[in-house]
Amino acid sequence: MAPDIATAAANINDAQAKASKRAFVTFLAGNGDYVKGVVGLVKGLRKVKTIYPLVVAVLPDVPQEHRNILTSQGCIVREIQPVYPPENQTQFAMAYYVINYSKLRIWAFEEYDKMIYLDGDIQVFENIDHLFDLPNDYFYAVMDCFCEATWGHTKQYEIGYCQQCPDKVQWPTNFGAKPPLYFNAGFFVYEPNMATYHDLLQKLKLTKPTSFAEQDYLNMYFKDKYKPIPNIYNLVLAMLWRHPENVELEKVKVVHYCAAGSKPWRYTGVEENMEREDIKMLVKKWWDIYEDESLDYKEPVNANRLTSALLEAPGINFVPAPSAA
Ligand SMILES: O=c1ccn([C@@H]2O[C@H](COP(=O)(O)OP(=O)(O)O[C@H]3O[C@H](CO)[C@H](O)[C@H](O)[C@H]3O)[C@@H](O)[C@H]2O)c(=O)[nH]1
Ligand SMILES: O[C@H]1[C@H](O)[C@@H](O)[C@H](O)[C@@H](O)[C@H]1O
Repeated sequence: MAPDIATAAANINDAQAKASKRAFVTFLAGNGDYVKGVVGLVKGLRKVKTIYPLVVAVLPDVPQEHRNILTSQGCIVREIQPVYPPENQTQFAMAYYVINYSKLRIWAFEEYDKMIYLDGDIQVFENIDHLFDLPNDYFYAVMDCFCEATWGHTKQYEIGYCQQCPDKVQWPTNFGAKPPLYFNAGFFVYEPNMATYHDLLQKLKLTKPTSFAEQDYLNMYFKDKYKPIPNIYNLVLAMLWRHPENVELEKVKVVHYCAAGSKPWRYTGVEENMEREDIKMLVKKWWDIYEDESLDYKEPVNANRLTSALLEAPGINFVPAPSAA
């Protein structure tokens, strides 16, 4: 039997209430050019017609001018305070990544039930709203690759072991237990929650910082909740030359420009692998979105404002509607 109008209206209200508690979220630090990445990202999300907003968690050092650019592009700007590992331990983490511990603040955005975090150097080429419907209580992310020189400090890199091809080089038994699955923290689906937030910050105080900063920490913290999702949701570019057999480029929905030299707004093509045709194509696709003015944010037309603008417009005479009585 067809639902009556009241049931249909209630369903719409439920769906709207649920949608209002979901959002994408990214992170922005400093006064450099990462703001371009975030502008590209919000335009990309608009192009794929997401129904969810993009929240930008900004550190205090993001200048007002950059915040204005983001607001004018339809982003919700939220200031967060930096998170540092304990002072005497900062030296152990890769200096460049230390600031990324601040990402932990996004667990405090509890006005949202569910969020998808994306780095500012990510682009979304197809709608991924369905990921918000994944079952709760897990941490969803894409498995990383250990083959680039940034992994040079690890045992994995030393012996050529990568979880993307675990049978190629076996994990030696004398190295102890095989490392658990490891995700790239540039993209993940999670549920903000104050209890988790406080626990994350509390345990961080007792945890020695490591090279990949919050990425290593989140991997440890969510070890038992982690569920890998296909790499079409976060294509780490090095996969193209390290594990081409695991990549179906035409199916990829989300690209992460994290390989050295691949950030589109800094791209020169001179670094290793950057001359590849697939890289050039993906960099161009990013620029096409960034430069597309039709994707700039347009304020939704407010019905009241529209009516008063029309009433005030010269030469328009409204005839009062006749009373029904
Ligand atoms: O000056 C900066 C540096 C970083 N960021 C933000 O922090 C994110 C992560 O930084 P990178 O893109 O430089 O990092 P990578 O992609 O190379 O690093 C990977 O490892 C990092 C370890 O800290 C993080 O986990 C990151 O999410 C993961 O993709 C950026 O996308 C951006 O959103 C800024 O806003 N300004
Ligand atoms: O998780 C890491 C990180 O994103 C690095 O920045 C990148 O260089 C590596 O390739 C990746 O494995």
